[in-house]
Amino acid sequence: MLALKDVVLVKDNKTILQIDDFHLERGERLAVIGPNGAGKSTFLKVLALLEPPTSGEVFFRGEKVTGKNSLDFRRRMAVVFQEPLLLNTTVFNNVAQGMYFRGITGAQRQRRVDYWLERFGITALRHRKPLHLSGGEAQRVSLARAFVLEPEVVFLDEPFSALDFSTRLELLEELGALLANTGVTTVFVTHDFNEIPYLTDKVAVIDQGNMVYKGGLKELLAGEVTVPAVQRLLEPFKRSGLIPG
Ligand SMILES: Nc1ncnc2c1ncn2[C@@H]1O[C@H](COP(=O)(O)OP(=O)(O)OP(=O)(O)O)[C@@H](O)[C@H]1O
Repeated sequence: MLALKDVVLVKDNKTILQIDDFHLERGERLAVIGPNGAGKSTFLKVLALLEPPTSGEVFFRGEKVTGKNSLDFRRRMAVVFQEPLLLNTTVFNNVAQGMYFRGITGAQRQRRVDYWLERFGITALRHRKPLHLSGGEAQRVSLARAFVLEPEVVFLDEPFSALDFSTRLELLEELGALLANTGVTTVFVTHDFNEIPYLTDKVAVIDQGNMVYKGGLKELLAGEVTVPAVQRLLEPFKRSGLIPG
């Protein structure tokens, strides 16, 4: 579905991402974890075609991404960020927003928005403005806004880290069921190992701009990965008893 080949991203004369070879299969759900500043968000932005690399190539469904086709491809993806970034208009309009750009109008638009409002349990909020939403409600709107586009790939950049524990858990459970159900290809950036099993059993670790592991979560938590950067990342979780080990 997506691939990176010899991708390098340089900012302020510093290499912040260097990925030689990466493949994301259709229907794959991959969590991405790593320390602060490791390059997780940058990796997500490059994959979501929001940020072109300084050098190297990005492929979408086997086709090389160029200046010409990137907007087309980008419209087949959706991104949910930690901050919901809602417009100062109703919940309905916020969810409907992306469809204007994709030329989906009239009854079809109405039907799709109604469906996703219902699916995320926010139908009753359809006339509300973002200012009058809780953090969890706002993130539900943000998720509905992404899924209403029926994207081929969904990118989630720490979507729940600003939410309280029970709201986070509730959304993780709902989203996990939804992703399993739709089979949509997903990239999920998180700081917390404990969030991963709700959405997937596959994980990539990014450290200092490099992908140092991509594989099973189970193997990683079982201590089978001997890469020092992975061990460093796991250590505080294990020490505090947040993961077994
Ligand atoms: N526009 C920019 N200009 C210069 N450096 C940048 C820019 N954006 C990001 N960086 C640097 O790139 C590195 C990777 O940042 P990135 O936000 O991708 O990390 P991250 O793993 O998502 O971090 P966090 O977990 O804290 O959100 C950091 O050192 C950051 O300071």
